[in-house]
Amino acid sequence: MSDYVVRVLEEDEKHAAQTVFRGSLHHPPSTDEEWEHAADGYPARRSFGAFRSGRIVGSAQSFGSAMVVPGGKVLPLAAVSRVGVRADHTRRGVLTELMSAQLRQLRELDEPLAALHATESVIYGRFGYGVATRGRTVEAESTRGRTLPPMPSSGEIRLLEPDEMMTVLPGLYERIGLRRPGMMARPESWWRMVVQRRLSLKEHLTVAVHSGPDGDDGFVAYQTSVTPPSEDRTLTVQDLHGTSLGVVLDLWRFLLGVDLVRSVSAWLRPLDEPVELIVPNRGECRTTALGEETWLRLVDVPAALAARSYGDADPVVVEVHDRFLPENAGSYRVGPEGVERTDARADLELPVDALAMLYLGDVSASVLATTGRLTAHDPDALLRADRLFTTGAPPWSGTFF
Ligand SMILES: CC(=O)SCCNC(=O)CCNC(=O)[C@H](O)C(C)(C)COP(=O)(O)OP(=O)(O)OC[C@H]1O[C@@H](n2cnc3c(N)ncnc32)[C@H](O)[C@@H]1OP(=O)(O)O
Repeated sequence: MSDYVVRVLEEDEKHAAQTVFRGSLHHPPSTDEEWEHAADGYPARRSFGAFRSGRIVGSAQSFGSAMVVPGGKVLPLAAVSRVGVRADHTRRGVLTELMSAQLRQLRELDEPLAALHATESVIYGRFGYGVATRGRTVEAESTRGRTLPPMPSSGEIRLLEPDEMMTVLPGLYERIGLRRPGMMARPESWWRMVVQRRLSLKEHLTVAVHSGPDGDDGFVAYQTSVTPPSEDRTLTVQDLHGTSLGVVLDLWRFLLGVDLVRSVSAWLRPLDEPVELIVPNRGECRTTALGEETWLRLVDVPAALAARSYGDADPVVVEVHDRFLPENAGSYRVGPEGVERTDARADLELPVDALAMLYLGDVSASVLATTGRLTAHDPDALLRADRLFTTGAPPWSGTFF
C-alpha cells in the first residue's frame, strides 16, 4: 500500500474518479450529459481518491444528509457511495486506506452516522458497517377489472407532467417527513442525480401523486417494460412514499389497476407493508426477495447511542469494540434515562458493526447473541436489552443513492 497516496480530490479530478468507480462496476464512463447531473452530487471535499504514480485508481465519496433514529431525532448522516478500486489494484489495501481516511473525515465533520448500499455483503463489515434496514421485493398480479377487498380510500390520484416532477417531488418528500427510523433526507442534488437525470435522458418515468384532505400526501414514481417475446407489461416501482399506510396502499391499488400491466414489482419495500391484504387472493402477491437495504456505521458511538430513545427496562452496560475508530471503544450504560460512559463491568459485548444492526431496531440483542455476534455475560441483561432497543416497526430507508 505504500505506493499509493490517498487524499481528498480536487474538483477537476472528480470525473476521473467517477470513471474508476463506474469501471469497477463494469459500466462505461458517464457521458457528458450524465456527468452534468451527477457532478455536484458528491462534493470534492468529501471525495477521496487513491493515486498510484499520479493516476487515480480508487475512490470513496459521500454527501451530507440526515437520518431519523428511534424516538424521532434526526442526526447528520454521511451517505457513502462511489466506492471502487480499479481491477488491477484490488486486494492491496486500497479500500482499507480509503475507508480509514473517510471515517476520520466524518469524525471531523461531526457526522455521527454513515450509511451505504453495498454491492456485496462481504465488503463493509470489517469497516464497522452492519445491515440496519432490510426490504423485500414484492410482485403482485394486476387487479384490473376485478373486485378488490373493501378498504377505506383516503384521497385522489393525479399524474404529474414531466416538467412538474422536479418542482413537486422534493417538497412533497419533505412534507411526508422521515416517518420511520432509517429514513433519510434527500438534498436537492439527490433529486437532480435521480429524477432530473432520468428526465434529461428522456427515460420514460411516470409519477402519480396522492392528495388527501390536507393536500398532496404521497407519490409513486414508476416505469413499465416488456420482456420479449412476451407481450406482458411489468410496472416497476422506483420510489413510493406516503404520509400514512393508508396513502401508500391507495397508491398500490392505483398501480395494480393500471391498464395493459400484468404485474407490479417493487424492490426494497418495508417488511411490514401489507400488499397481500389488498389483492383479491393473497397468493397473487409474492415476496420474491428479501434483502439488505442500509449498511449503517455508527461513526460517533456515544452521540448515536445518546440520540435514540429506549424502551422501558433497567439499564444495561454494553461494551463496544471498534478497530477503525478506537475512540468509540469502551463501555456504555444504556437506559431510558440516557446513555453514559462507564467503567462498570459489561453485561453485553459486541463489535460496532453488530451495534449498527441493533441500533435502528432491525434485530434484537437476543438474536445477535444466538447468532454469535454479541456476547452476553448476563442472560438477564440480554432480555433487558431486547426491551430497551426494540422499536414498533421494522426500520426502513426507501432512498437509494
Ligand atoms: C457503497 C458503494 O459504492 S458499493 C460499491 C463497491 N464497489 C464494488 O463492488 C466495485 C468492485 N469492487 C471493487 O472495486 C473492490 O474490490 C472493493 C472496493 C470492493 C475492495 O477494494 P480493495 O482495495 O480490493 O479492498 P482491500 O484490499 O482494502 O480489502 C480489504 C479486505 O476486504 C477483502 N475484500 C474486499 N473486497 C472484497 C470482495 N469484493 N470480496 C471478498 N473480499 C473482499 C479483502 O480480501 C481484504 O481482506 P483482508 O483484510 O482479510 O486481507
